[in-house]
Amino acid sequence: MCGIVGLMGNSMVNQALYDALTVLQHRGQDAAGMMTWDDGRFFLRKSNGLVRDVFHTRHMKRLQGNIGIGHVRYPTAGSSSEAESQPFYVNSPYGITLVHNGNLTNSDQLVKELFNTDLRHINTRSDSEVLLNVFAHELGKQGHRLDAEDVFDAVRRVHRRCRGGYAAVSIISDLGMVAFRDINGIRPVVVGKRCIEGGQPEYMIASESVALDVAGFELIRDLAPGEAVFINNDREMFMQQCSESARLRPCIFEYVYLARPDSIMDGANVYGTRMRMGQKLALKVEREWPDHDIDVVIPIPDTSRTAALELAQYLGVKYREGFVKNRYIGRTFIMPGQTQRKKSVRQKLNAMDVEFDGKNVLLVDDSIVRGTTCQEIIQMAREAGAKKVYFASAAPAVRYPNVYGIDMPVAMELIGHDRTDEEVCTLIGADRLIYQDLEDLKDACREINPALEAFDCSVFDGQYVTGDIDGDYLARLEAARNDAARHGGSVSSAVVEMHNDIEEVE
Ligand SMILES: O=P(O)(O)OC[C@H]1O[C@H](OP(=O)(O)OP(=O)(O)O)[C@H](O)[C@@H]1O
Ligand SMILES: NC(=O)CC[C@H](N)C(=O)O
Ligand SMILES: [Mg+2]
Repeated sequence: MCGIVGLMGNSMVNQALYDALTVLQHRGQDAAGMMTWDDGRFFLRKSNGLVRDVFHTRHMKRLQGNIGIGHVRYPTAGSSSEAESQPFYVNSPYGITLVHNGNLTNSDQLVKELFNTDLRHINTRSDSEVLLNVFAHELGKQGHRLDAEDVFDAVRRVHRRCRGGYAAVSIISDLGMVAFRDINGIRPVVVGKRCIEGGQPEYMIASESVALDVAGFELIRDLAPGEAVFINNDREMFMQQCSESARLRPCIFEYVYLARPDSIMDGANVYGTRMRMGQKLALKVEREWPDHDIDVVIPIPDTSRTAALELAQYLGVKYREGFVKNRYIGRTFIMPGQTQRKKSVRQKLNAMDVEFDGKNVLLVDDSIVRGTTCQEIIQMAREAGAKKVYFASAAPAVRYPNVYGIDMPVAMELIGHDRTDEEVCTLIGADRLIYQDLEDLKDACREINPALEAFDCSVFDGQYVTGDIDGDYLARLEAARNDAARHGGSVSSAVVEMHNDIEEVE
């Protein structure tokens, strides 16, 4: 779940892209990058780190042009190396740059095809470089003087070749900007427009609508699954469905945790869906535990707050912010490596004894994935004097790996995998554990937008909507991406800057 953005403006886009990336920072904390296009040339800056650390004034000054794309990365393929941060670039045909959110599930096969048949070379282990090369190759088949139809034809063939989850934005040199979304619409992408008097319309494409909000763009709509949008350099916009097999199966975990609450995703405001999750969880507590003895409901900041507040209100129990969050620590779950994740829970959250001492507390989180957070938090609640510590999760038990762009590739690292709820409860040290039911989670989203008929719920039910995931695939993924395999090797620091010979500014 990286964050992607593309902007076609009337003036320099570097600052607006920077602002959009900071708003999308919650989708990726490992690396950030930006590529702009001006007068026949691309300008690139990408590196590991948060947006504020990657772009300094000297980089911003070099990122010239009225067209650009940006990325915040949370790696789900390859390594965390700077060389695999995005945007990626290929020089043929025309010069194309691309940012990608998601994960291809047939990347290995495509690498072989690209080399043996398309005569293209992939130099990293990033699936995003693969996606760019497939797109470039298909675009190259269209010949000279491309128009919107040619771009859509190329995207049509990308959909035929690529499997998995992908939302991508790309600039084609001298032609314009294109964005496309996988045929299940697993990963999100929205299109927005801004009209300034006397100027051409400006367009922004982004993972989440909050990025449009901060820049004053009006949401046009989400791209439909399989659909592509193309905006030429005269700022004419074209949209076309590029697949006959498209159907909407968005990742339900976006609503649970990944997205910001103030985003509207596939027609459902995320905040509303999280409120509904809290309501439904309250009904489950009442149903299964009518004589509960909960004194106070306490959220685990940040993401669970919305659901926890509603749950408390529906139960008629006090809601108290018993944990204070250190605002300078990022999201724990998307940090690479279990040691770092574990350490940060204590650095990030501190319990206030007054809310725990002598009380039966119900701690609420949006989800339990590896169990890192809840194990620490329950212990902290006890240390703060809680009598009983109950735990509720606004999502069902996460039992299966994700293969579409969330970094949970290894079943054994998931605390809910192959364990009953009682076993998880004992392992995390809670006095009682309540998980949301999957149907209730789906309903929580559908009540906000009834058009959301089906979802990718693979982490909860093990059903992979692309239909190409089997035991062998998961075993290979596990071997390549388990914590030990990923953090054993050294991360090379490569030179990734593009040669931009304009005046260097200090
Ligand atoms: O069971 P785990 O493996 O610990 O994962 C689940 C936890 O991770 C996330 O929090 P995170 O700190 O990433 O972000 P937040 O501040 O948005 O809640 C999520 O909200 C849960 O609290
Ligand atoms: N989280 C994502 O969307 C990751 C995109 C891509 N698979 C990468 O690893 O860079
Ligand atoms: Mg959390």
